[in-house]
Formats: sequence, C-alpha cells, structure tokens
Amino acid sequence: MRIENLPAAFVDAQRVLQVIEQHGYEAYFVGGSVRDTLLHLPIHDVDLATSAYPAEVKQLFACTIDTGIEHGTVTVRYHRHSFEITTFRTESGYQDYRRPDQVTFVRSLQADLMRRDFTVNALAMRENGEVIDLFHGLSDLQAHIIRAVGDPDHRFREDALRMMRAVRFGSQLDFTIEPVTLAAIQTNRALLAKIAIERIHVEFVKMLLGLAPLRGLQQMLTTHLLDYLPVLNQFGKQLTEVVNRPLAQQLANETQVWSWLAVNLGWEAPQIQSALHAWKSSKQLTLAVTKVTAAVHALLEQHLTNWQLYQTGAVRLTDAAQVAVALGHPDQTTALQQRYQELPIHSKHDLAINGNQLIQSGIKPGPALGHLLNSLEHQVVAGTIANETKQLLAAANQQSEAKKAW
Ligand SMILES: Nc1ccn([C@@H]2O[C@H](COP(=O)(O)OP(=O)(O)OP(=O)(O)O)[C@@H](O)[C@H]2O)c(=O)n1
Repeated sequence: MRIENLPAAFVDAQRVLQVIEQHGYEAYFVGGSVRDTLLHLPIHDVDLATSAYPAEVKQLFACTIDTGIEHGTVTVRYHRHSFEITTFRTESGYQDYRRPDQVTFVRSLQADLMRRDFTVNALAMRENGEVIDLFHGLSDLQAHIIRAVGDPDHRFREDALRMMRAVRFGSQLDFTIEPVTLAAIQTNRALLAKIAIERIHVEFVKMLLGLAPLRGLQQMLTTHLLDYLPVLNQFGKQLTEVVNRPLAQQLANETQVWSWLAVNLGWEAPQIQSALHAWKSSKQLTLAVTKVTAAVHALLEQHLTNWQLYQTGAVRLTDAAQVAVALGHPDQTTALQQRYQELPIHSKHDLAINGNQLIQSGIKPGPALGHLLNSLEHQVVAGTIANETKQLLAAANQQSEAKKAW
C-alpha cells in the first residue's frame, strides 16, 4: 500500500532519503513515525534506516552529529530539523545498554526489521509513501494487535524492556496483546530484573497516560511483571482493587499519574517520597506529586484551605482537580482557579513588606525575623491582615514586642 500526502513532518526527511538513495544506498522511514502515520496520530520523531554505513552517511551531508556512531546512528541536521539515521543492523542479546560489540551492521532491510520488537513497529516506508510490510504489521495495525516479530521469547531475551513496551503500547493505542506474546511476557518476566529502573519508568508512565491504563495495570498483575516494579510490587492487593474501579478521565501528565496512584494506594508524603526515590524520579516531580496528592485529599474531604491553595499553586491545583475527576468526582477546576486568583498574594514576592524594611523599623535580624515574615505571609493569605506596608509594619512591630514581653 502507499500513503498519499505524507504529513508535513516528513517533508525534509523525504529530501534526506532522496540524497541517500541518489548515492546508491537504500533508505526508509522506520519505527513509530510509520506506525503513527498509518493510525493518523501525531508524529514525534522521524527515524530513518539505511544500508549506508555511518561513515558513508556522514559524507553525504554538511551537518552531522555522531549521536551513537558505534551503534550505527548518525544525526543529520537538515533545514533546521534533525533526523536519526541508523544503519541496518542486527543485535544479539543486548539487555540494558546497547553494547557495540553485539551490533552487526547488515545491508538488508529485512534483517533490520526482523530484530524489531512488534509487527506494528516493524513497518518501513519508502520516500514516496509506499509501505513495506514484511511481518504482517499492517493487518495487526488494522486489527489493533500488539504481536512480537517472530518468536516472542527471542524478542524479549534481546531486550526485556520490550515486555513493558508491549503493555505500554497496548494501553497507549488501546490495542490487544496477542495471546502468545502475552504468555511469553509471563514466562520471561524475571528478565525485567536486569533492566534499569529509568527505562522501566518511562514505559510505566506512558502506559498509565494511555487510553487503556487499567487494562495495562491488569496485565502487569496477571503476567506478574508487577513483581519487578519497585515499591508497587508490595501493593498487589490494592492495585487489584484499583483496576476494578473505573477511571473517569484519562490522566494528562506524569504528576497526575503518580498522584492518582498515591491517592489510590493511600500514600502520605513520606511514602510518596520513598516510592518516587526508588523510581529515580526528580526532586521536582516528587515535590509536585506530594503537593498535588495533599490537595486531592483536601479536595475530596472538602477542606482545602487558602493556605493550601496558595502553597499548591495554579498549575498543580489544576492537576489536583483533574485527578479528582479521574477518581470520579465533579470537576472543580474553574472554581479552584477562581479561588486561587482571588488570593491576596500568590508568592512571598507579592508581600508588601520584606526583611530589610522590618530591620529598618527596628526589628533585629535573625531567625525570629524569618518566622515573623512567614507569619505575616500566613496572615495575608488567610485574609486576617491586608497586604499593605503600613499595616504589615505595625503588625510586625506589635507581634515582635509581644514576643519580647512574653
Ligand atoms: N526495545 C526496543 C525499542 C525500540 N525498538 C524499535 O525501534 C523503534 C523506535 O523506538 P522508540 O523511538 O523507542 O519507539 P517508537 O516506536 O518510535 O514509539 P514512541 O516514540 O511512541 O515511544 C521502534 O518502533 C521499534 O521498531 C525495538 O525494536 N525494541
């Protein structure tokens, strides 16, 4: 089959393919961009595969970057776009990091496609939009099936992360995992123990952001992939209940994913922090999830204070409101944003007084001054004092005197 009118993302890449072909090599679009074009989904990166060796590719373009030359990948900069061009290759038994000594460059497209994970990811496309389908990827795409290319045991032994990827694509695309492939996940699950948590993390989050996240979680439970997921492996019983509760709305970002899990699993701040630490998450994400989860709890119990609104911030408030919706509660996004906008201040910088002004008014520098400023911030947010310099100065001096006398 041939795709007419390729999306705009392919235009410069088509020129790159033409250049390679004009020099006598084969070159194709491969991977996710072909799959997603056929599914009419947005395209992220356009990856190219070629029979030319990296050194040969480099000779053809003015601007190239050696992104992974030992694995056969050269990045070509063309009209301000970047394309990863990878020499056809086969790999044997790479587990976590692609080992150059296990990569063999080949001159055949078929050998390259054969070592790819799933049939829907093993499609190639010529510059003119003609699809090359050596492993029945098109019929699986039409039938919404995730199926390993060839023997699933081989594919999973080559890279155990593919077991997570199967579940991820199943949820992301709302596709069914073909039974033999699914059974092979259960058989090979222990191989996941060798995979770096950072890679598992990416797939797990994409899975929960997908169209069918509960089915994905259910598959992690039934195949026992879950046993190899840090911290969550201790929550099998609770997760069994989670998958039976409907998700009223798709989760929209990673903060929402972890907050939704935290609320479902009853995690408080210390548990969130240790779980996200085990999953090697950034401090920024951990802080966001801690705040959003606390806000969701307060929302559900209907006692979200102004101070909590203030501390959570506008973006995280929307995340909290959306997680509450996903949990089946009414949408409070607009009401919360309005309450937030009406707060007298939105950060410490908005306070009509600062430390220097307090010192000039006779208050001694030191930790007590910091406490005093925090207390003024609290009072302004709570609405018990106006955000007005004179009033704040008077209140500060009064509170500082009262402390001294005490
Ligand atoms: N463990 C892996 C990872 C990738 N691939 C192959 O490399 C391609 C590109 O991989 P990647 O960019 O990780 O995924 P995409 O399929 O492009 O999907 P997405 O960008 O949505 O993650 C895949 O389509 C697949 O053919 C594979 O066979 N095994």
